Amino acid sequence: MSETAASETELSFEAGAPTELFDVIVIGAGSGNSIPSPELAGLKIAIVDDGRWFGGTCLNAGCIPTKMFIHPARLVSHLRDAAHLGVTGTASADWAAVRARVFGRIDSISQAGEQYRASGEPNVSLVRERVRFVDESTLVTASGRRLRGRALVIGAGSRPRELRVLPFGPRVISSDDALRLETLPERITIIGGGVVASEFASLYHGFGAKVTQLVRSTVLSSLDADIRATFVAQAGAQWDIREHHDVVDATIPDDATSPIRLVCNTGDVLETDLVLVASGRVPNSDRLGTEVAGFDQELNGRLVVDAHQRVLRAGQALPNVFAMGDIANPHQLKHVANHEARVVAENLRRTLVATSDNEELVSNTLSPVPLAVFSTPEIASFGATLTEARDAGIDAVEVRQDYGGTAWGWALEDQHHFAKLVVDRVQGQILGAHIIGPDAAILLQPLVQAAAFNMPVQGLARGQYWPHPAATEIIENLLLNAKEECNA
Ligand SMILES: Cc1cc2nc3c(=O)[nH]c(=O)nc-3n(C[C@H](O)[C@H](O)[C@H](O)COP(=O)(O)OP(=O)(O)OC[C@H]3O[C@@H](n4cnc5c(N)ncnc54)[C@H](O)[C@@H]3O)c2cc1C
Ligand SMILES: NC(=O)c1ccc[n+]([C@@H]2O[C@H](COP(=O)([O-])OP(=O)(O)OC[C@H]3O[C@@H](n4cnc5c(N)ncnc54)[C@H](O)[C@@H]3O)[C@@H](O)[C@H]2O)c1
Repeated sequence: MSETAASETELSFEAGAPTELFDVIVIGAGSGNSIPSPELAGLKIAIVDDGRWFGGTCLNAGCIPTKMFIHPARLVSHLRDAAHLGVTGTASADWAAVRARVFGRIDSISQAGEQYRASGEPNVSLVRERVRFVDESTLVTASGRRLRGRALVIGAGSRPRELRVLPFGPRVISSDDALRLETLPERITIIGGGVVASEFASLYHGFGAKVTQLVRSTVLSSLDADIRATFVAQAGAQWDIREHHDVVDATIPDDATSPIRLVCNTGDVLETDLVLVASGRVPNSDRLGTEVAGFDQELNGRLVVDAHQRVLRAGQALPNVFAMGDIANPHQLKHVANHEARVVAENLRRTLVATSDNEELVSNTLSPVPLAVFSTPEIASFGATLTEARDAGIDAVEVRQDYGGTAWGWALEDQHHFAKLVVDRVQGQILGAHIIGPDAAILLQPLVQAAAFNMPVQGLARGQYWPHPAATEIIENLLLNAKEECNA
């Protein structure tokens, strides 16, 4: 499968600007930044990124900094709510101090990463510009450079969706700016009921802001109904959640001392100091002009790829064009983007470096995809709900274990949180798992593992030790409950 490498000095002159040739052009330095690997060291690689920060969303405005803020926010919230444990006292989180600590760390990692990419490896060039497609293998940068790759990797991610009634500006922000605020306003209104909205509502509440969450439909609408109901009850006791509220009109004075006025479809009128719009993320295929290259895409702009992460055109996989991450996956999650980057890097090696023709491309076969919502309460989930499994014609059963029914739950004095498992009654296979409560993301992992390795529930609980009285006994009991149902 190996092809001839691009020469270091080769330039192909066409009408207009000379075309710079590369073996691989990677668009997007988020997950794309991990594509250059020792196995690809013989290839001439360009990494192209026009981002405000180097390193993509997760590092600079997503997964990592949000959790670095959520941890102190939770410490405060837990202490506020600890009277039932006999713990009283006050605590507060200092926004400016946390912000300085978080970005003192993040920004220096981002800057060091950029410097390394710009000058750290002889085979890698960094192009800090926006690019657009000219054809399936050629890109033009904002300043007019033409770049051609023998192979292309599209990892251009997604961006926050803007609402017509609430265009972004100094007082209507997206998650890109939500952690970089100089000071936290007294009142914040968050638009959306998804993961970003729910995590930021919890975060700002922990820091002491008065939060209102306006949700057009229902909060976390793709999740299990019991999980959602518990979340709304628990979160609603902390901040103001209004489901079925759509903003139909907004007055946003330039003067920050005058309140923003939001009018909802319900007739509710709200005054607030700042609005965070968290209404989903749009794949960046339009910024790249991928339609010029004729790539297949969904109506929402998501590129269509095959199991080897190759982009399709008219239903056929293009041999040397790969896509990964938010631009190509309905699961806009970093662990998914990271795995796809590993698949792409290996397939680039097999396509451009391997000397044997026997090396088939690797496929992306990982499942299920877990999701964790790091709000308070925390949620973690994968796979089908009971309704979805039964709708798919499976003889499915659901079991539940309350935190409060275990020794760890006694330590927490827990009365609200639980784990649910959806199982194929005949085979014992795990079809879905849904947890709400402290450390839900950690508790989910043994179930992800069992499902990923096709381990039936029979034997899982009693075939191993579970440290007593750790929170994992919630999962041990859940599996015992499932085994009972499967034996019935
Ligand atoms: C607030 C928030 C919290 C999140 N928390 C989590 C979490 O806890 N766990 C989790 O799994 N996921 C989380 N995510 C999702 C996760 O951040 C994304 O799934 C992941 O970062 C996507 O990676 P990517 O490589 O596809 O894109 P990105 O990291 O966004 O990288 C794409 C890059 O391409 C560049 N680019 C785009 N268009 C062009 C162009 N035309 N020319 C040049 N460059 C271009 C962009 O500037 C950007 O740097 C969160 C997201 C947000 C917004
Ligand atoms: N912990 C995590 O893993 C984590 C954290 C944050 C974000 N993410 C990822 O980032 C992605 C984006 O998150 P998100 O919360 O922005 O999107 P989302 O798709 O989860 O939620 C979007 C929300 O906006 C609402 N909405 C859509 N259009 C609207 C409109 N016109 N007016 C009002 N509301 C509208 C939807 O009803 C929904 O509640 C998610 O897919 C998620 O996977 C993951």
